[in-house]
Amino acid sequence: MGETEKTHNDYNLVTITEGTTKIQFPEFDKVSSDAPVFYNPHMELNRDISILALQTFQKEQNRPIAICDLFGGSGIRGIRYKNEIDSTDTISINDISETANEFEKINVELNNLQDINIYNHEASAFLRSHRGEFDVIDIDPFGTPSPFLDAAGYCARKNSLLCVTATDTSALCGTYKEPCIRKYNAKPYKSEYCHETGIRILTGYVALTLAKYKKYIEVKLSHSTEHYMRLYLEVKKGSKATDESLNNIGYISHCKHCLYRETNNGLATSIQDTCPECGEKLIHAGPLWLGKIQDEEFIGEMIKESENKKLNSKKELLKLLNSCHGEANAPITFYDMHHLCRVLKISAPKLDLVFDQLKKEGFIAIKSHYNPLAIKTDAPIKKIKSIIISLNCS
Ligand SMILES: C[S@@+](CC[C@H](N)C(=O)[O-])C[C@H]1O[C@@H](n2cnc3c(N)ncnc32)[C@H](O)[C@@H]1O
Ligand SMILES: [Zn+2]
Repeated sequence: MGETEKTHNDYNLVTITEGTTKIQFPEFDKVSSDAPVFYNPHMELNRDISILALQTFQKEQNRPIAICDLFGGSGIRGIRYKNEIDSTDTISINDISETANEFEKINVELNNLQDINIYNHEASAFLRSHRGEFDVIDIDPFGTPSPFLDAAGYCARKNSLLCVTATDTSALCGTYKEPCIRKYNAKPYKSEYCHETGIRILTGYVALTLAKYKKYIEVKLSHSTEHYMRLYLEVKKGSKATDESLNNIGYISHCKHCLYRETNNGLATSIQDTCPECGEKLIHAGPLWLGKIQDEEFIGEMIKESENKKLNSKKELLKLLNSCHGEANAPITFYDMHHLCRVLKISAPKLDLVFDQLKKEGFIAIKSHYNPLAIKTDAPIKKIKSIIISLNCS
């Protein structure tokens, strides 16, 4: 005889509150995909940001939005979306696990909600059988979203919002090259700005996947936080506009010796292999997205929207959103102050002084959410180094 199926009565239950929503799930020792139902408290910030992004998108669309929470787990996303976002239509929560489905139903009842449907399907199969039904598709899987993006590309409606989480950051950041090539068909490299490269590889892969279906993306918000990356993309339609949008695909080239870097647009473009500054070999990452990865106006609206919501992570969330807002028009990649100083073999001057001097000399100088020591600037590497050296001597 096989094992007897467990029901919720067989577990010690834990109840938590995020936003204004209560969620119950079986107690677990550590956050893991082996838990009977997955709940990760470290993702609360991610979910809080999602509430603001979806509400902002709903207000832009000015109609009730139908939402698909494709990997429901405890149901926390879909249930929070129904409970905490104004003007939602039906919410569809899907999960391949029946135990997850059981808790999703319990949690819908716990919050006295209507108009939420629970489904038990493989994610891509579910999307394909509900093509064009959703205004928002939220992809929050274990690890890589890559296997589900083709179905999302096929099924996403015109002017819909596609939200994508990736937790396989070691692949996207280039710690391991082969998994990135396998999953994202792109070559990464490890550098001080590899989290930005990772976001751009993921975005580029989504753009190329959607292009098959004459769909293209506009990035509303992207961030790399702790162990994951998250994208909010508006999906648009049209073959000509898709062709034009693919001009945003290209490569970043980097010199490890002197920290020179450059970008080249185009899928099959010719790229120099030698650093024009020092003559060492350049390494290349891509294909990846060289277009905008933050939308100033959208993020500005999200920041305003935060005043209307009860969110536990508000302080941290506002710090992150304000930083992303500031990065909207920043140059691609950044310099890490300590890394620069290690290459120069000098001690680091005060970061603010470097920012002041760059601005005084007419260059852009912007901080970044990726790293507290980041400098996003259009100043050439020689100029940045000479500023640091002169500040170090003064
Ligand atoms: C990372 S968890 C989801 C977490 C949830 N969105 C949250 O915010 O707490 C991933 C979920 O996807 C489910 N899952 C895994 N593979 C799947 C597949 N191919 N199709 C549908 N669901 C799947 C798992 O059972 C698990 O509950
Ligand atoms: Zn060089």
